[in-house]
Amino acid sequence: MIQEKVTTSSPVICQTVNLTKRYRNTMALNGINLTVHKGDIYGLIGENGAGKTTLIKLLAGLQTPTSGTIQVLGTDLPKDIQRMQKYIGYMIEAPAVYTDMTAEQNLEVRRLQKGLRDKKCVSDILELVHLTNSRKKVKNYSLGMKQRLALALALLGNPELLILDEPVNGLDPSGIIALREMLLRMNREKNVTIIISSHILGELHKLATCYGFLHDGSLIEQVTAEELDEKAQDIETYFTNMTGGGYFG
Ligand SMILES: Nc1ncnc2c1ncn2[C@@H]1O[C@H](COP(=O)(O)OP(=O)(O)OP(=O)(O)O)[C@@H](O)[C@H]1O
Repeated sequence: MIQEKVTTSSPVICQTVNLTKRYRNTMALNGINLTVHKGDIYGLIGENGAGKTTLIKLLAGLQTPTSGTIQVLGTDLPKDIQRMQKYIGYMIEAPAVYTDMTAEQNLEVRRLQKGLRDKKCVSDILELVHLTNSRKKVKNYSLGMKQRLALALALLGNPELLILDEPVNGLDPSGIIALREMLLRMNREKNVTIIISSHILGELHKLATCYGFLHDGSLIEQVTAEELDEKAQDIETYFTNMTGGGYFG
């Protein structure tokens, strides 16, 4: 199928060429040509098993492709991931945290691991995710608080690229709104580029500046939010039509 080009004038921050990932007998990703520009909020959409998590893990340098190339911030992944780690923040599945510690203590451990000198970055991030006054240990956190801590860990060190796999999973409506506002603020105030996967298309629609539609391991279309608005009244109908009902059918 034809992949439509997303056209913006910002520099390319993330690009894959013919990216393929096979797990034994499963072709999880097949020839992905993805382009993300600086400042984009790139919504990755796909049905269960479409390949979103696999793609996101590859973009975060956590897996090795079967074939094809990945360039993030001008370097090759996963080869240069050590050097790039401080520029990429990710939240994929449940992060490793010390449940007997507070959020602040967990962030302090991560700050030291990342070699970040400025101690104040911990309090700044806690403020950003509204966990400043929590003396609770993480094991006593609500799901929403755990999600905010996971996001705080991903944001530590002000990454240029933030990669989030289904971050609204399990959040209640107010948690979803808080997360959305936080991501928009990061994007607008710090020009952080965000790649975000979600099943909740209506939610993605409130955030994304462009979309990649994954279906059966292929990126079937990339489109800007404006282009999508011109083409369809709503993203759910558009995606459902494009995949022959594959998403909701
Ligand atoms: N470690 C693995 N070993 C074998 N197969 C895998 C592995 N991880 C993923 N797969 C398979 O690769 C395909 C893509 O999976 P992936 O988790 O990337 O999809 P997804 O779009 O994130 O799905 P979901 O929305 O359900 O999380 C699926 O067929 C899945 O079963």
